[in-house]
Amino acid sequence: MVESRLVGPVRIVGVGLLGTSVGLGLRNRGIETILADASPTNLSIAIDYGAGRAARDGDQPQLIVVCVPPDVTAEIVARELDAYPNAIVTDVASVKLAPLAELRERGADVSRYIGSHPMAGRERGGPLSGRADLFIGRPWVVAAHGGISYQQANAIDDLILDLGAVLIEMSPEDHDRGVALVSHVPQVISTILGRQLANASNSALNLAGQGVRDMTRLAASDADLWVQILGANAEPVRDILIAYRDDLDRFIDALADPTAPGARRKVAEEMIGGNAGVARLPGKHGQDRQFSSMIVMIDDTPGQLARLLHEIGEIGVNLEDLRLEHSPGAEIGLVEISVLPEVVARLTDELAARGWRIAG
Ligand SMILES: NC(=O)C1=CN([C@@H]2O[C@H](COP(=O)(O)OP(=O)(O)OC[C@H]3O[C@@H](n4cnc5c(N)ncnc54)[C@H](O)[C@@H]3O)[C@@H](O)[C@H]2O)C=CC1
Ligand SMILES: O=C(O)C(=O)Cc1ccc(O)cc1
Repeated sequence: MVESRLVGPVRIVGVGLLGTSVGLGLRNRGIETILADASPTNLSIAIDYGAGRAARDGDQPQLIVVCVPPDVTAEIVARELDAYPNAIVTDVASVKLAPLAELRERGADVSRYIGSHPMAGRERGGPLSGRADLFIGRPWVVAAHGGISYQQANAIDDLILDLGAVLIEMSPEDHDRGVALVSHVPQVISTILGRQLANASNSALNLAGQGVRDMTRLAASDADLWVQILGANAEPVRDILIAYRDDLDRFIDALADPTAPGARRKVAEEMIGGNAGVARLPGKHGQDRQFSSMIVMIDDTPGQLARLLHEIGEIGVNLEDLRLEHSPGAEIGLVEISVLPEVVARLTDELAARGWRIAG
C-alpha cells in the first residue's frame, strides 16, 4: 500500500460519483473513510463497493468532504461545521462563489472551510460510476478565502495530493470565470448540438463518426446537476455565450454568399482563430493532439523514471513525448507519456501487469 499524507478518518457526505471516487481513492491509500448520504441505497452501494464504512456515534473526522449537488452544498457544509467542531470541511461543487456567499449569510464558521473543485468527472453520476483513479493527474482547485489561514487548510492539500491530483490555488471569482469558459460553456454548446440530432433522420445519424461523438459526449450529462451548476454561474456563462452568439453571426454572414468577395477569407479566419485557441490547451487535447497520452504515477525515488522508460522500450512501444510533473510536496511524480493511439491499450495493460499505476 502507498503511504498517505492524510491521517484520517475522512468523512464523505454524498456518495455519488464524486464521493464514492474520493472514498475509493483514499481507501486505496489505507485511509479510514466514513460515508453518509441522504439516499440509503447510494450509501449501501458505496459501502459495498469498498469506499468506506457507515457513520458511528463518536466519530472524530479530521477532514470532511461534502460531495452533494450544488444547491444543497452550503446547507450541508454548515451542518457539518456545526456537528464536527474540530474538523476542517471542504466541498467539491462545480461552482465556488455561491456556496461561500451562502455560508457567510448563514453565519457558518468559515474559518474551518475552504471550497475546492476537482476538474474530473463523468457524464453519469451515482456511486456505480465511482472510480479510485478519477482524480489522478487532474487539476483540483482550492478556492481560498480570507477567513481561513493557510496552515489550517493543510488537510485539504493532503487530500488532493493523496488522490494524485494537481493542486491549483485560485480565488472563487477566478475559478467561476475559468470554469465558465472551459467547462460550463462547452456543456451548453454540446447540449445545443445534441438537440440538433434529436429530430435528425436515421440515414443522417448512420453517418456519424468520431467528430460528432467527441462534440456531443457532454450532451449526455445529468440535467438535474447542470440546471444547478448553470444557475449558480449564470453571469459568466451568459457573457461567454453572448460573445459566442457574435461568433456564430459572423459565420452565418460569411456563409450567406460563400462566393462573394472576401467570404472565403472570413471563413478561413474563423478556422485559423479556432486552431490558435485549441493549440493553447495544455495536454492531450492540445499540443499533443496527434498522439494519445496517458499518465503513470511513479515514486519520487532515484531510478524510477529510468526503469519506466526501460520497460516501455522492452514492451516495444515508441515514446513520442514525455512530461514529468511533481505534485508539490507529495512524494510522487506524474509522468505524462504520449504514444500513437493504436498502442495505448496494449501499453496500458502491459504496464499495469508490471505493477505501474496508470491514470487515464
Ligand atoms: N459529475 C461531475 O462530473 C462532477 C461533479 N462535481 C460536483 O460534485 C458534486 C456531486 O456531484 P456527483 O457526484 O456527480 O453527483 P451524484 O448525483 O452522483 O451524487 C450526489 C450524491 O449526493 C447525495 N445527496 C443529495 N442531497 C443530499 C443531502 N441533502 N444530504 C446528503 N446527501 C445528499 C445523493 O443521494 C447522491 O448520492 C456536485 O456539487 C457537482 O457539482 C465536481 C466535479 C465533477
Ligand atoms: O467530462 C468532462 O470532460 C468534464 O468536464 C466533467 C466535469 C463536469 C463537471 C465539473 O465540475 C468538472 C468536470
